[in-house]
This record gives sequence, structure tokens and C-alpha cells, in this order.
Amino acid sequence: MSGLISVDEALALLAKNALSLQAETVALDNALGTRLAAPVMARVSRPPASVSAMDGYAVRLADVRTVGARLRVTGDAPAGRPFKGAVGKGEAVRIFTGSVIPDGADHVVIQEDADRDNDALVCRDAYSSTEHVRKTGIDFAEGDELLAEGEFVTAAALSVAAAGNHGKLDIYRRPRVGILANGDELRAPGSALAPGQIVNSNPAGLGALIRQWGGEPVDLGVAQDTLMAIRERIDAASDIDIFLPIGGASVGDHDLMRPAFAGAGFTPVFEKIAVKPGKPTWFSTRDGQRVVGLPGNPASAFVCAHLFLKPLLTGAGQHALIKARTVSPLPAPGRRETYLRATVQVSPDGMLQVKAAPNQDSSLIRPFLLSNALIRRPAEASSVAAGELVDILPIGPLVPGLV
Ligand SMILES: Nc1nc2c(c(=O)[nH]1)N[C@H]1C(S)=C(S)[C@@H](COP(=O)(O)OP(=O)(O)OC[C@H]3O[C@@H](n4cnc5c(N)ncnc54)[C@H](O)[C@@H]3O)O[C@H]1N2
Ligand code: MOO
Repeated sequence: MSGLISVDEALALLAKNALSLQAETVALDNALGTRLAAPVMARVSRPPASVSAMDGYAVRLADVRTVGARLRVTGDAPAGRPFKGAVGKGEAVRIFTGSVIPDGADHVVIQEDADRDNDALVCRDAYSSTEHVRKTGIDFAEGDELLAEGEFVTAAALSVAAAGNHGKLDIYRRPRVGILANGDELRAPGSALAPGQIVNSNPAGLGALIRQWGGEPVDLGVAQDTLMAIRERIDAASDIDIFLPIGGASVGDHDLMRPAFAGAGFTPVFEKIAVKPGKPTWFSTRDGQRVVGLPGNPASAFVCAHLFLKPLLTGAGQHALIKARTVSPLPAPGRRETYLRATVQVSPDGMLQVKAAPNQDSSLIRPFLLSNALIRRPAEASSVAAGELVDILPIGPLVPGLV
């Protein structure tokens, strides 16, 4: 298949060609940023029994409906050692935050609201309904599905799984993403540069994004501008799940990535996208392996990694867009769906406002530093005036200090 397709069509084709990875069992410590291969069911209820929310005394509500109620303290229920007996009429048991509420009790009087004299307790307040008791299973009940198959494992998901009494998780193994730069002019960061040479800067940032999205970046180095040099790198990397060739994607005499992968048996799924930046982004498959070909221009590579590589790694479908007010007017985008690097902030009146970087040239790297969102302008849309709402795709946290 060839020709220009829309962003939505590209996303649908990526979803249709989702990775199929083996499942493995790992300790919780190693599961962050992976995807679950099986649902996580609660092995316990949380809390496992009704517990006290405060330090004080477990009593029967019926005994403390009037001010000055006098009770007899019959024992202690420290957290982890439930009281063996029951709380009878006119009785109280010393209790602590997290302790199991003893049988018979249905209310906790906090210690600040009662006077203790040896085994006597006098309440300074009257109560009409149960207070400070956390009922069994209010967080979740044994057998509940806590996390679904395919879910991305976040910090919160790890705590939930641990609380559900799981020390290990069944996850899909992290996809290995082989970053293959291409260009006779490219040299490693920190090299002495001859005239015409430039730094191979794209893999550093892309590798970090891949890690953030649950993949394992693999540096396949820089292939020189010959079909044979590229092919050698492809053939030497048989354990790669997603090849990420950078550059050599366009129509120039030295743009050899597509033919090199085609020669290695990869079948094109799409060859370019009506998107700006990043029109030459392409996608091919060979059995279980995928190729997401990114343009070499740094902005194109970075933006298209967010748009097309992230969904393949995280399993997310459509992009989740939100609205923000643009602080500057935006021109009509033309025939390609356009993504502008931008800074989203919270304005003094508490609304999201977004500022497009003034220069959107696809060769620029520095604007990444301030970009925590991409403004999406649909193909053929009209220009917008300052103050109008536009769609944004968040790609980073809100800029600190502006909330
Ligand atoms: N006649 C046409 N020319 C171009 C078209 C077109 O449709 N017709 N498309 C343009 C668009 S859009 C883009 S985007 C670029 C894509 O070019 P390539 O993917 O082939 O990338 P290269 O030519 O290899 O490099 C472009 C640019 O990026 C620099 N680069 C490459 N790799 C890296 C790297 N790893 N780290 C940092 N910088 C890198 C490279 O030096 C070039 O300056 O094509 C347009 N041309
Ligand atoms: O659309 Mo190309 O990605 O930079 O200019």
C-alpha cells in the first residue's frame, strides 16, 4: 500500500498490527512501565476486617448516645493483635488507628473526647451515628478485578497490586526497540566534528521516551548511506521487536531505509502520513517484528514518536486530547494535520492556556525543552484567533511554578 494516509488511518493500522509479546512473571519492582498479561484479582479484602480510623476506644454506639456516658475499659486492641473477646454493654476496648474493631463494638470514641480514670472511661460528647469505623472491603473486596489485562503498570497500579497481596505480576515482556540512525554525516555526541558532520542527537531523547513508554531501547548504531550497510545492521538484530530507523525516510538519493527494510522482507503497511511535521513516517511488518520509520529532522522524529510509536508501545488507541486557550493566533495549517510544539500552563484565572513555540521548523531541537504539549490543528482548518480554544495532546507535566 502506498500514498498519503490520515493520522487516524495510521493509528488504526498501528492498532491492527499491535505487538504480540510473550508473557513473563516478574517481581513488582521490575513491572513499572510494562503491560499486564493477565488481570490482577484481589487476594484479600482491604481492609480485611472493620478497623478503627482513629486512636481511642471501641464502644457500642447505644452506650454513648448521651454526654457523660461512663464505660468500663476491659482490654487493649493494638494494630496486628485483635482483641480476643467482645465489647459488652457498658464496656470499652482501648483501640488504635488500623486496629480491628472487636466484636460487639460499632463505634470509636477518639481519646481526645474522653477522660480515662484507671479502667473507667467517661465520654465528653454524645453520638448519634457510627464514627471512625472503616468497614471491611471499602477499598476493595477479595475477588475484585483490580487491574485489567493489557493495562499499563503505573506507580499507582503497583501499590494496588501489592495491596491486593501480589508480590509478582504476569506482564508482557518489554518490547525491544532498535534505534537505527542513518547518515554519513552523523557522529556520536562528544565527537570531534569535521566540516559537514553533525551530532547523532535523536537517539538520546528517543531512547529516554522509549524507556518511559515501557520499551527497552537498543542502540543499533549509525548505518552509513548504503543499502548494504543498513541491511547488515538489520540482519544483525534478530531479537528486535520494533525497529526505529531514523532518517533516510524521504525521497532523496541517499534515503535508503525503506528499500533496505523491504529488501530484508518487511512489507509496507503505510508509507507516508498527512501530518506536519513527519510526513515521511512509515510502517512495515515482518512476522512479529515492526518498523516505525521516523524522519531524521529532530522535531519530526520527536513529534512522530509521540504520535505513532507511543501507541504501539503502550497499547493506547486514539490520542486523548484536551482543550486549552491559545495565547497567540495560529495560521491555517494547510493540507496536513499539524502538531505544534507548545507550552501549556495554568493561567491566573485557573484555565489551561497554550503557547505555540514561535519557530516550528522541523530541524529545531531547543523548543523541546519548553514543550509539554502538542497543539493539534486538523487538516484544512481555518486560522484561529488568540483566546480561542484548541485541541492539545499533553506530552509532559504542567510547567512548575505557574499553577
Ligand atoms: N524533495 C523532497 N524533499 C523532502 C521531502 C519531500 O517530500 N520531498 N520531505 C521533507 C520532510 S517533510 C522531511 S521530515 C525530511 C525527512 O528526511 P529524512 O527522513 O530522509 O531524513 P534525512 O534526510 O536523513 O535527514 C533530515 C535532517 O535530519 C538530520 N538528521 C538525520 N538523522 C539525524 C539524527 N540521528 N540526529 C540528528 N539529526 C539527524 C539530517 O542531518 C538532516 O539535516 O525530508 C524533507 N525533504
Ligand atoms: O514534515 Mo517534515 O517532517 O519536517 O518537514
